[in-house]
Amino acid sequence: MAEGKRSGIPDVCLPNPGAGWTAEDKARAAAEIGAACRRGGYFFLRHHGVAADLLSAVYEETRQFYRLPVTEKSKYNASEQSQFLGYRGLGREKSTAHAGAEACEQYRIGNAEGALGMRIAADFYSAPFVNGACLFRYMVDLGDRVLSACVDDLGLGTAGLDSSMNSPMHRLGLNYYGVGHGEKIGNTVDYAMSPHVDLSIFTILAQNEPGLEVRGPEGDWICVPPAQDALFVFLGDYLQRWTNGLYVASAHRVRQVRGERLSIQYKHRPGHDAVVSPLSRFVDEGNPARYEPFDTGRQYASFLKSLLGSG
Ligand SMILES: O=C(O)CCC(=O)C(=O)O
Ligand SMILES: [Fe+2]
Repeated sequence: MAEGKRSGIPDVCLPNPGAGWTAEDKARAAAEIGAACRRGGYFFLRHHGVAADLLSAVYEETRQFYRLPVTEKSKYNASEQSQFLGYRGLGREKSTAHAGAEACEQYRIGNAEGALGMRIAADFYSAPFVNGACLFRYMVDLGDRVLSACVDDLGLGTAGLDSSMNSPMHRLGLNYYGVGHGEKIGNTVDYAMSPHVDLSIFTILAQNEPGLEVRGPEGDWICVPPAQDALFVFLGDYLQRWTNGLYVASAHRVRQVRGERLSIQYKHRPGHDAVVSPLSRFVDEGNPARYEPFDTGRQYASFLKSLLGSG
């Protein structure tokens, strides 16, 4: 595993796309990913197989969407009925760290549990993001490969975490950070998105400008540089919970921006019915369960409702 030259962030190469995964390749990637997941919970992923052209097209589509008048964007407003797919306007999402809101506009596409309220199809919310929907499918595939590497590293066997992955609620987020967004909504903090841990298995992120920071193993904030040919992967709450803290969730935040910034974040998530708690192989008398079970369907939805209202 190489270390990113500027930042000390681990660099993991997947076997070359198209070449297939030999058992040896898979074991090497699993060991490198596992080492990064135990240390800070983040790494750059190279040879990920997601075309640079597709990422560029998604950035462009995202730019176009956020240029629309608010009346247009609001047609896709996220709500409890949309399972929080869709648009979150500036100031809509409350901060978990201060009395204000997150200083960005956001959009989510992804899977729904059955039909949405008002019988709207989940596809309605993907309509402004044709390339985004295509990227989503590639990310699901990539996410499955990364999770399979984690399962191998953890020695969870062939069934792995499959029982938690029925009808998975994966999400693709498209965020827009504008200059002065924080002041516009009355924030006085020097970050645009508050420090938090994602409610996901892991998140795979691309950014067109710097801004993302992760908390390093020594507790310092580390700037994550945008990378041309790598995606940035960081662990969410669920792998930390399943492994009883052997893998560490990565706290992260976004600095105030000096220019327009876009981020694309794909969150690999379990099925709606999954309840995530420490797996028995990571718990014993000397190492009791450190985390309560978390219902990734209902508890997650009520957490989102507390941040976004019901819509
Ligand atoms: O925009 C970013 O870089 C990070 C966004 C984020 O942390 C999130 O949406 O959970
Ligand atoms: Fe996040």
